[in-house]
Amino acid sequence: ALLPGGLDMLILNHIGHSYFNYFDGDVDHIRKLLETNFLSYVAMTVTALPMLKESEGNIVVVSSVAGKAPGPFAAPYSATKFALDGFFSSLRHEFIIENVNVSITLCILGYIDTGKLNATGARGLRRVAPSPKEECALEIIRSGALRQHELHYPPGIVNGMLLLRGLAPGFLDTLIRSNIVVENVQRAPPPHGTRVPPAGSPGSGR
Ligand SMILES: NC(=O)C1=CN([C@@H]2O[C@H](COP(=O)(O)OP(=O)(O)OC[C@H]3O[C@@H](n4cnc5c(N)ncnc54)[C@H](OP(=O)(O)O)[C@@H]3O)[C@@H](O)[C@H]2O)C=CC1
Ligand SMILES: CC(C)CCC[C@@H](C)[C@H]1CC[C@H]2[C@@H]3C(=O)C=C4C[C@@H](O)CC[C@]4(C)[C@H]3CC[C@]12C
Repeated sequence: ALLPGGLDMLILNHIGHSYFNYFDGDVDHIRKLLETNFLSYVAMTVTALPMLKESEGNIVVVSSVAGKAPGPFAAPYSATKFALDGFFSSLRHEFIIENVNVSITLCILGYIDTGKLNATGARGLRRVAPSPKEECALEIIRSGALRQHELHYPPGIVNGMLLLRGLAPGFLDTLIRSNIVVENVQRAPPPHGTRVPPAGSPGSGR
């Protein structure tokens, strides 16, 4: 049944927790992350579509540069973000072919100042200035309302990366790796609930 007030915009933004480290071989983590980061987006789109057709509304999918040009230590996350591009960019074609007037906006975000990256243990990132979350949120809503196919935010860094990826992909990969301090990434993170060795102890990677 349709909601009485209707629905104008569906913003798909949530993500499950992942790690910033070498892929640890945990296939079940990938399966669960795909469920949270990808399949739930598809399910919510299917459920909301009748209402969005009614309002000629907008679908906004929040992704990352890791969903266009992956860096190391984010294999599970990157896989879920690439899946979003494949699915929603294909679906957009179908909407245009069938004259379904529901827009799809894929947001390619760089590093945003949410304080989450440190919490995830991404100490390996060299100082890349984070962009403000308030401006980011406004750009996400605006790009959806303007029915743009993609949002690149911050524009300078993201457009630069995507342009370089087209012209010289090998050079972009080198540039991405040079922005990561491999020494600060500890191999084999302990399982959940296990204590992390204190900073300064052998192998703690400081
Ligand atoms: N921060 C950044 O630098 C970047 C972020 N992005 C993208 O921006 C978006 C937002 O990221 P950010 O705010 O940093 O992420 P956070 O990890 O801070 O927030 C994720 C949110 O998703 C919610 N969530 C997790 N699991 C579920 C679930 N199963 N059902 C419903 N809600 C759930 C969490 O709720 P709760 O806390 O209650 O669990 C939390 O509010 C993501 O799509 C991310 O990929 C892209 C590039 C860079
Ligand atoms: C070269 C630089 C200019 C830009 C490189 C930036 C790269 C390395 C940045 C940009 C987006 C970042 C990822 C992100 O979006 C969110 C998460 C989710 C979290 O659960 C685990 C960490 C992870 C994967 C971040 C890892 C680092 C990423 C790939």
